[in-house]
Amino acid sequence: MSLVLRLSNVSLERGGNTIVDNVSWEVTSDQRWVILGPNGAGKTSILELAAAWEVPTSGTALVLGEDLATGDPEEIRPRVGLASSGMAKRIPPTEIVVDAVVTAAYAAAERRGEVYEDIDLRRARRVLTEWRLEGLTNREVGTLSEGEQKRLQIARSIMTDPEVLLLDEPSAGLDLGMREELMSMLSAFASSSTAPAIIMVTHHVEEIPRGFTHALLLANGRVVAAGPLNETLTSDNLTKAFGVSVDVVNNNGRFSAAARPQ
Ligand SMILES: Nc1ncnc2c1ncn2[C@@H]1O[C@H](COP(=O)(O)OP(=O)(O)OP(=O)(O)O)[C@@H](O)[C@H]1O
Repeated sequence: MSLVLRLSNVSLERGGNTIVDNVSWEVTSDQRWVILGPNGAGKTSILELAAAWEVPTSGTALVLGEDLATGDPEEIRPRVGLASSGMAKRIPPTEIVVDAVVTAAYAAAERRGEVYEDIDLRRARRVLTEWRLEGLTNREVGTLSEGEQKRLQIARSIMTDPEVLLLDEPSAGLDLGMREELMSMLSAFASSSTAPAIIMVTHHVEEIPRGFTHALLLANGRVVAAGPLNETLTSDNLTKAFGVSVDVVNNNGRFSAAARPQ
């Protein structure tokens, strides 16, 4: 087990606002974290720090042992897998599915006629099979359903065998069936001893797959609670984070939350 991320009193300011406020947090390679919090809490900003796309305004951030203030982000980023709608938008809709995965190995968003190594193409096909996209390898990305698009983003983000996988709202916009299919695949992946550390942002406790181990609750850029899932996802903590009185239920490792009756 090794240290993947260490934030020590990290703050991030943008446009005169403190959007991450004195956050201290550690993630090790065997942990699978969910980051929860209301809109604007700073979840994506923390993911951007972990992906070496941002540098703290103050405090110290170590990503895979590299200090973001002094390390070369170009060396850190290939070691981090990031699946987000922002990354998805960079891939042209006419890109072929297998190319959208293999280009990750070359830090590119689209294929421009390059010839790729067989070993990379084989890995891309293997990853596509793992994420149940093997029948779609020659389709254009723009023709995929929302659920298939989400799985493609994850397949692309693990193409490079990252040491940490960052998922920004992987279930957003999915119907119940698609969400549950993705949940079961993420569960299996998170439970594998060979998987990297995982940090997943979500708005909903219902979207936490089994196999996730820890939760970071944020509000207004600050940590409300952090630690093992069962200890952290309490009604009190969620009430504090979201500012509404909620009851949280744990159904054999899957959570649900609803407003407390007045
Ligand atoms: N470039 C910027 N300049 C000023 N404020 C910004 C900038 N980028 C983000 N913010 C603000 O920082 C806060 C945190 O944003 P962030 O996207 O990290 O939150 P979030 O928890 O991921 O939100 P959501 O759940 O809505 O996606 C928000 O209030 C946002 O408006």
